[in-house]
Amino acid sequence: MQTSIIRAEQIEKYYAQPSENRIQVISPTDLSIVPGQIVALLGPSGSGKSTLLRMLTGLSEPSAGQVYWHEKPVATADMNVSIVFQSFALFPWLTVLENVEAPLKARGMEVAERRRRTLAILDTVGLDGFQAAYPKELSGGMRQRVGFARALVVEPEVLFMDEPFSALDVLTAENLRSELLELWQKKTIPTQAIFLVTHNIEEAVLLADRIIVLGRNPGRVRTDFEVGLTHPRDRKGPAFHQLVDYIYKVLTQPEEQPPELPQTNGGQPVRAAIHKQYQMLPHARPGGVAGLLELLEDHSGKYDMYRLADDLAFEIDHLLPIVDAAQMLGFLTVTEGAAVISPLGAEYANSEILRQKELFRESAIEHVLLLRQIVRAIEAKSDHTVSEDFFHDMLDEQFTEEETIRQLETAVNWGRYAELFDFDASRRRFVQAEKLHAQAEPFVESGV
Ligand SMILES: Nc1ncnc2c1ncn2[C@@H]1O[C@H](COP(=O)(O)OP(=O)(O)OP(=O)(O)O)[C@@H](O)[C@H]1O
Repeated sequence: MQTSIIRAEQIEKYYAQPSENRIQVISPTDLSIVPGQIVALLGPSGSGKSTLLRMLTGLSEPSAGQVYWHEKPVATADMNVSIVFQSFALFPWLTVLENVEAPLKARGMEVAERRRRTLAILDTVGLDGFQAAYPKELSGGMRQRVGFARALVVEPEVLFMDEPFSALDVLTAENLRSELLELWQKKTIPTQAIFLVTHNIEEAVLLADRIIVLGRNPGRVRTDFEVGLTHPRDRKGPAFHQLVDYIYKVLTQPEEQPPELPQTNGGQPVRAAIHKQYQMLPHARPGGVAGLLELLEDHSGKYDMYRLADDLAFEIDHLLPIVDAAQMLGFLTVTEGAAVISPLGAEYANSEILRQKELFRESAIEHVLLLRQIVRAIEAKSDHTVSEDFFHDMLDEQFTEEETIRQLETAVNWGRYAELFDFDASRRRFVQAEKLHAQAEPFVESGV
């Protein structure tokens, strides 16, 4: 077995909440980074990709478990890693040269040597002639070159990248990707391994030797495999296509039951897998679901997910919630990487708006626990209103504060569309749809 540069053993991350509970962001995970590999980490938004990256780099301490650098616990090891960030994270008041030189200065390197190293790396990444420029004078692509130069100048053994290309336009990103790959393959840089966090499935399949896909709530490894394709990889080739398709499939599969309840550390029960009663509402608007179903109907009810994202020029993160929502409501299924409309979905796509709302309403009540609970609670109360806090506290048991707020927003969105209920924002209460309108009337009258 190959020796790891970085090895994570049962690392997990959880955050304390104001209540006694805590939120599990990463469930216990083993992971190794070995020499000679580009590893890509994919996963939906909020699945903990950045959290995992931060723990592997030693920037953030795991709540439990241990990260080893050449088999020494990171706390006692001298790690040689660097990170390229999506946001470039440059010092605006320093020139290109000073920005790139900064980490060497911080390491106390002597002036002549650090100048030599900086000029050499600026040359390597195509920044020759830009030494005296300030970041604000540069395009996004050039700024990210500075980001790469600054990360590479320390000759990291492992280069970490957190969505390094996603703030760039398509062509610039493509250009930088192939330049990086060339540096790596020709061993122009002494870096031993690259760890890339990305949202972009094609980017992962294009660059990586190994791909790890995280699921969320809590973040956990769904699949981890080696990419058997040789370079240069043909984006249009069937093998490439199959792999992209496979990853789409993993990402669109409904959440499976987590294997084990993590019962570790400090005696506190870890809540991650516990309250599975709330399925996470995908943050999609009903209009998006309607649009998707109509598009599917136009394509004889079936659309390859890979082509769908491509044809719509959608990022996976924008498409997935819509597909998830339609799936949750029973309007479509995802099989073999294709979205297939169900008879109910077809009826929806072919109906007038009122009937569409009716179908949405019936499905939502049947399949979405949170909406069903809100409706029941409103019905049960004599004034037919119920406080948002009530549901906030229940959701809070399972989701982070940020996610709880998003879940409630989505529930309001769906509930309003389906005319299941309305939301009185001034009182932060769910109300019967007609109730809010009824209350508005006396106000209008008194104003006359
Ligand atoms: N300090 C914190 N306290 C509580 N929750 C946190 C904290 N930091 C992160 N989280 C939660 O951890 C989860 C994972 O966040 P993370 O940024 O690692 O995900 P990600 O997969 O990188 O997301 P994205 O793709 O959107 O960048 C999110 O639900 C986030 O809200």
